Amino acid sequence: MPKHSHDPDPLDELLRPPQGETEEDRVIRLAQEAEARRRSQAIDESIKAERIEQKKKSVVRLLLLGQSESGKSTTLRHFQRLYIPSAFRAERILWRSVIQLNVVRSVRTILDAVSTVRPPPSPPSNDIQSPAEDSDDDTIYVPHDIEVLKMRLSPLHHVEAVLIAKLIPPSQDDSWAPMTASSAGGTLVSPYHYPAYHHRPDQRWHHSQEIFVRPGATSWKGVLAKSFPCPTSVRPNSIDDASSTGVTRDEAQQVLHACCGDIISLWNNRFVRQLLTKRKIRLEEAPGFFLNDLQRVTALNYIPSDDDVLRARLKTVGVSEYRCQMEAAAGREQGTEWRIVDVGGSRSQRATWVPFFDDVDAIIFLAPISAFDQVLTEDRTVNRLEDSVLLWKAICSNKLLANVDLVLFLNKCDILEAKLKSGIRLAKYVRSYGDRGNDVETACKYFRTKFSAIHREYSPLPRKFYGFCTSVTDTTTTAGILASVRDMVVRRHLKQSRLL
Ligand SMILES: Nc1nc2c(ncn2[C@@H]2O[C@H](COP(=O)(O)OP(=O)(O)OP(=O)(O)O)[C@@H](O)[C@H]2O)c(=O)[nH]1
Ligand SMILES: [Mg+2]
Repeated sequence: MPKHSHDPDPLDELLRPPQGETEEDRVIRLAQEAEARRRSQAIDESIKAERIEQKKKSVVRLLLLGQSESGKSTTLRHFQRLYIPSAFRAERILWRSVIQLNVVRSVRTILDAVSTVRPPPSPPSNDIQSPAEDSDDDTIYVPHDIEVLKMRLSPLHHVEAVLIAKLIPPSQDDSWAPMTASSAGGTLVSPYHYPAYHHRPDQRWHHSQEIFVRPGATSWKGVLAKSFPCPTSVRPNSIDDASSTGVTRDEAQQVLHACCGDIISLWNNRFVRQLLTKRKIRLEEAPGFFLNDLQRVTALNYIPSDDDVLRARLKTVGVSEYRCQMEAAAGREQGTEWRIVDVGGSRSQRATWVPFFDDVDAIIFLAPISAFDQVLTEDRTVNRLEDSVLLWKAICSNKLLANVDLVLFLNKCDILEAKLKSGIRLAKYVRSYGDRGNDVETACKYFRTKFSAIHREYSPLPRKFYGFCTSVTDTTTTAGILASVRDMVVRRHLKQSRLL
């Protein structure tokens, strides 16, 4: 509706002195207005001072993006390991419960595969034990010794329940839920309530469920820290550690310790290995794989090493900002505050990223190039590499990020190398790869060129391409890469601050 000139201005009306104001009231009103002005100025000045202070303190904002399981949280842990080492070290013990859960889940994956094979006929027979590549499942039976191991490992059901109860703050038990592989778009289904688990009639383990943590007021670390007296400096795997630091021997660790021999027997069993190969389950390459380190990680005095913390798997849901005040060990950047934002990478989570695009200095985008032969858990019709490429295009072309430096980590090169060496042909999945060599160097070079071309083509404004081939679980190589990224980001940040 058009505004008429005789319409009263609502502001004028508000500011006009009240009708019939006495001289005394006027003096009081003017004094109150002066006081309000003074307060408003003081607030403005304090905001200005805070901004100057922030600039002096040098706050660097870094956003970690990429699909689920691309290595975002691992990169964050790497930053913490390098630049706030004492805090990282003090928290290592808290990761023990996550690693215990990872072990239990690996066992469950094996037993789930076994449960798809017919139980042994009675009387038990060990005759047919080889689920060879071309054999029909109807003609094979689970060997009796595996059935025995399955029974002996049943206490792990309880361990899993104990661990979930331990990791979920009592007030947030609905913040942990299973994700079904079939739920396209990553919809959460039937929240996983620990008490109900105990009374489930079938007591079966559901292989598609992945435990995740949603950042909140009461983090899983906070809850766990209450159960562990957290030492500030501990040496991993030392016999004295547990006794000298007062680390408690928890129930889950005791059960895992007792089951260690049986888990090793299960993992080393020929029938199991052949079954896993037949089902194309490559456990060694799956996240949170510790079955080759069982003696060590199930020891009663086990304290996770730096490598273990980097290899542990705990899915992220939601967005969380981690503040890292560089410690002395970080060298000349000491005092710089890094705000690193870690996000959940599954498809349903991606809408939550956008509010964090504002005011960011750099983005590390992780594309796990080893996933060329895998599909998304949340949508099994989508190839994981294809999803990474689409996501990279979307990030490169985003106008809000036009002035932000994008750093690309072509990640999980170690797994890529193992896959190619095992004979899996990249060209079978990526047709444009053609007849190039099926080795990790050629493959990395190829992917680097492809991602760089997308960056060039889709960026709204020209910007430099920073691309690294990484295995972020490898402490040695990643330390160097993160140091270069840090220098580059800090340099850009300083340049931009001077321009402000
Ligand atoms: N072998 C190997 N494992 C890796 C590498 N990067 C990450 N991982 C492992 O992959 C798993 C998934 O990594 P995360 O960092 O949790 O993945 P994320 O991107 O945070 O995943 P969401 O939280 O689901 O979005 C973890 O168990 C890591 O230890 C790598 O370069 N090589
Ligand atoms: Mg994560």
